Amino acid sequence: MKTEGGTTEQKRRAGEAAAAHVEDGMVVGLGTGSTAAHAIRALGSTVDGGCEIHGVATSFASKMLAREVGIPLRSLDTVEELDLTIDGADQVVTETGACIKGGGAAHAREKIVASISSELFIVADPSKVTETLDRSVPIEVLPAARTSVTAALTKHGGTATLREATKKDGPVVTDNGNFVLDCSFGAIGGPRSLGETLSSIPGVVEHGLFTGLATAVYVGTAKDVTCYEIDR
Ligand SMILES: O=C(CO)[C@H](O)[C@H](O)COP(=O)(O)O
Repeated sequence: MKTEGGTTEQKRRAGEAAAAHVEDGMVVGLGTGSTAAHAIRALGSTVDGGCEIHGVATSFASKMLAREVGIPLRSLDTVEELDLTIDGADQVVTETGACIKGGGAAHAREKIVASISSELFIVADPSKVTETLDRSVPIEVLPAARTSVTAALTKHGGTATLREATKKDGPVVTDNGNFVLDCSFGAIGGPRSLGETLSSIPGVVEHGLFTGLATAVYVGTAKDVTCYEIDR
């Protein structure tokens, strides 16, 4: 599992601090990635201790981990709303909670789950924190639209690259059967308006700019955790 940037300890502290807010009876969105995995493991311990929760996985990877640690699951296609989602980010602005997600190509389901959750806790290590989002934005596209979307992104000032798989020849294929374009725009001054532009391109399934969704950001350090509450 990807661990680039922060240390395991920083990620574990963030994940566990967020998971500590889960209460009996909650339906919880289970994010994807190495930091969210710490929260999923902590929730498994909570279930072991008698807490009755249900999880909704955002990817095949988080579903497998949730099963391994004994969290009862509900399928995303059966839920209307969730109490809380805990998920990681590739980059996050702690003041606003705006973030770039999709390093694990799971951002389409992650955004659906986040959008129907009363609370979204982003868990991160300090290497993810920034004042301005400037990483490449993952954009899930229908395979047939990869060329037309790439051209549209160029018109909007982006430089898009088709994400290649590392242990398979050819492109990464998402859990939804689509491709991912990683698109660099340089420093992103207005993530909300860029997100609206990306959503308007035919063939785009979902992009990794998350704005107006996070209610708190947990940043783990070697010794403790800082929680930034967001007024969304
Ligand atoms: O958005 C994601 C997956 O699509 C992940 O949450 C994001 O890539 C962060 O992962 P990690 O905690 O392993 O750094």
